[in-house]
Amino acid sequence: MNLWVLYKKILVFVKPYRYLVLGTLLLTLIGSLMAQVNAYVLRYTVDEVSRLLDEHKSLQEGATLLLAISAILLSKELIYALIQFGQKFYGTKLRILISQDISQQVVDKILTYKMAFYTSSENESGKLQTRIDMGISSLTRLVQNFFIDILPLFANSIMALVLMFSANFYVGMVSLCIIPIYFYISQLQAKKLSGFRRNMRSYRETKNSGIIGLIESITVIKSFVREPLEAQKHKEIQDEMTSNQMSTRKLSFVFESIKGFLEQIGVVVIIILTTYFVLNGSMSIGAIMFHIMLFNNVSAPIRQLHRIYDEVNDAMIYSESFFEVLDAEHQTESSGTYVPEKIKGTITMQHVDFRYPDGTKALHDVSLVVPHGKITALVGLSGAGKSTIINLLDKFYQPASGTITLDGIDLQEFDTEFLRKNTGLVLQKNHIFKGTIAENILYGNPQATMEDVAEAAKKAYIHEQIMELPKGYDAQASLLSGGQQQRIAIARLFLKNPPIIFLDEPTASLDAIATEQIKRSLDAIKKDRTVIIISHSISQIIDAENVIVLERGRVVEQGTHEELYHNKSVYFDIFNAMASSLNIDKIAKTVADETAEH
Ligand SMILES: Nc1ncnc2c1ncn2[C@@H]1O[C@H](COP(=O)(O)OP(=O)(O)OP(=O)(O)O)[C@@H](O)[C@H]1O
Repeated sequence: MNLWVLYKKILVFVKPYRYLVLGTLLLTLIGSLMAQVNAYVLRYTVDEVSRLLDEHKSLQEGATLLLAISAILLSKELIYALIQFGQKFYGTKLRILISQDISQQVVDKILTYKMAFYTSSENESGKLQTRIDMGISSLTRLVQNFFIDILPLFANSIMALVLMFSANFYVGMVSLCIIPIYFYISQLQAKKLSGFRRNMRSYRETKNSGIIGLIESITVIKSFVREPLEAQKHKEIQDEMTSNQMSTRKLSFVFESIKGFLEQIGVVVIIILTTYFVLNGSMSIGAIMFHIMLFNNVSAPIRQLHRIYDEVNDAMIYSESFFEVLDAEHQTESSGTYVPEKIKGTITMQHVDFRYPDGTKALHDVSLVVPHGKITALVGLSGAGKSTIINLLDKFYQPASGTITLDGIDLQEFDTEFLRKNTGLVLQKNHIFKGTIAENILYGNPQATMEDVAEAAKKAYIHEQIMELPKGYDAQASLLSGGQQQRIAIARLFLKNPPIIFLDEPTASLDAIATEQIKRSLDAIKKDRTVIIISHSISQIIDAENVIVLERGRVVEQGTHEELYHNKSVYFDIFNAMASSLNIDKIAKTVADETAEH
């Protein structure tokens, strides 16, 4: 991304605040005029003092002069402080508002993106967060740089240069000649240092994530007695970081010295030149101070140039991947317009092929029928494509070929929002949001009343347990056990009350007691709805009225449990494996012995 493109992109965010920008610029202009006052006052003071000395005037007259000058300088400082306050305040306000707008816009935007955007490798595990964070911080830093730091400094610089030229052409020329040399050195400094700075950042990230990893893995580290190894890993990063830091500092000091030396050369040349003009009578002695102060006003901002170069470079690098996220129009989810009055819930798939964006072929020529108002179980070994089918039915992804219909209408024609409002999804590990139990259940229908929430919780068999908590529905949901959280998710679904429900291994991560409790809430929610359940639990599969068996992305069998079992094919093998893993003989024997004893 080049500077012009970046400028145009930032301008879109700055435009709503153009009056704020204009106000800040005006204050900047006044501030830069005020900054030159000292040079004038000092020249006047030196000239007046030397006149008083030449004319052998009394101390009394000198005191009057001193008083007048002090009054001017103090009033100027007061006004200058007010202007600086205004300029910093409005500049910062601008930065904060723009940062807020950028953050909001990117969140609004990514929420409209397809599932593929979130699961793509370049956005995985925190990478997306880093891209967004880095983009926002470098862009807002650029706005801050421009309106708070750079602009006033450069306004001062240009103003001082103009005054120098108006005082004397040759003096102005000396200052002007120094500027390109400064530019060149600053650019060199920024170039040399940018690599170091980037390395520093990555070292810092590695160090931080290393410590987080250490805390997370402490049990394993201790049980394997790997503390020395972990300490050594950390030391290696630390050593690299230290040497990088030292090189950065060394290089900075070298450049700072070169720039300081160059500035002093400028000062010396100006003193010599001005003294020459003073001696030949074309300037007053006060001009020496005047010119040195103005020269200082010209060179001070330019001393900051390398930082500005660096930050602009950073902004160009980070904003590139940031704008890739913000402008990824092709990632926006598509939606049809079809909104039926009522959904019955018959689903069909015909010759559906599907490949994940990373190329994994997950479904091959899948054809199936899910009858409405019934429970359909998807059965298959791990990786068979069961969850993928649910992903397609929720329109999280689109099939590569073939058609999926709901009540005879192509799923693509459905309004996506409407479709999702009419389907419910319970996953193996349900998401519990930060907040209270009531808030978590209300997520299913924010308009619902507390009575509705309690009713839903009752249906999910969790109401009584909630009431036993000291804070009841106002307790933090994250404090609940896994089984209780799962029932909160089911209560959320009751509140949403969709006609179609997908259950993706809803009890897989739970213990036997929790599974039994959840089975009751699931049995309640399954009534009179189209339900697709993925489960490795024999009891849940047996309950289904329709079973679809998948193997490596293909449908291999479809029918009732009894039909498929008698087929003695894939389902027969899976079912027998599940049954034998339960050790049914021994369970039956234990139960029989217990019954005989009584
Ligand atoms: N987001 C994804 N990106 C790429 N490949 C994926 C993705 N999700 C699943 N897959 C792949 O698609 C295939 C089918 O996966 P799927 O999750 O549908 O299987 P499953 O039958 O639900 O398995 P399990 O019982 O283990 O959950 C697998 O090969 C899997 O690795």
